[in-house]
Amino acid sequence: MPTPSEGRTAGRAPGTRPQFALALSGVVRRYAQGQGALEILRGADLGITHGQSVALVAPSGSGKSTLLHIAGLLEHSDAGEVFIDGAPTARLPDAERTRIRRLSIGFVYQFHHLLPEFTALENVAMPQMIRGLGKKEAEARAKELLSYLGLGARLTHRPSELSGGEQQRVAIARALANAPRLLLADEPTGNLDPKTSDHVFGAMSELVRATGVAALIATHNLDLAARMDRRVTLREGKVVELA
Ligand SMILES: Nc1ncnc2c1ncn2[C@@H]1O[C@H](COP(=O)(O)OP(=O)(O)OP(=O)(O)O)[C@@H](O)[C@H]1O
Repeated sequence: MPTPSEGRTAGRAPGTRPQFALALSGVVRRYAQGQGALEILRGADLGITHGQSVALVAPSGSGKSTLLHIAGLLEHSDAGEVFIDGAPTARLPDAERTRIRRLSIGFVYQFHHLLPEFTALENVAMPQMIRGLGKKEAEARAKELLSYLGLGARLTHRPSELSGGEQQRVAIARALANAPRLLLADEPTGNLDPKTSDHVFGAMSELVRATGVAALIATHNLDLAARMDRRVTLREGKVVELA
């Protein structure tokens, strides 16, 4: 389990890499419920090393999305710390959290959220251009990622001209376009039929391995989870390792 001291950048020898791409330490999250509070996360700890893929398999309502939102700096925890690449983030100003999120974290959701007016290539190139990369370079990387995911012949298709599985593969390419250190995916294949889901998950796993990104992927599918390096669940608000 990571401890705050393991995640801290201070005291790290110059040039050494922190052990964890993502570390959660004592994360608490509660929601108001009537007069009281519903405590969803009750001191969750989790460490994911660079290049490691972890499946989060837990019942509906147990807090998977909440955990992913906190890990992705989209939401604040009520207590505890989130270390991205060794750096604590809880007390950073919002602008800095946004910067880290843009630079270091890629997201894939159950529904792809692609821009409908743009082609597959443009959807993947855009986040890179927003980061300041030239159009030519951004499109070259987009083409490489999409080709790796078997979409080399679909570059100029708009989302409505792609199948559900293809749309989701474009979303995966987009999430990895800026070469993040961490990929967070919330039921990335939950909206697909079993065969397509299997195919898309396989393609995503291969790309995760090829890029060396650390990945935390929430899924209900145990067969898909078995392909990850580790499996964890949420029990009474804490992260518990599965066999
Ligand atoms: N903004 C909120 N306000 C109040 N309660 C919330 C809020 N967000 C989530 N919850 C509650 O927290 C619990 C965990 O929600 P979360 O979406 O993290 O679960 P989940 O494990 O991702 O579920 P599923 O697999 O169904 O998507 C749920 O009981 C939910 O009702």
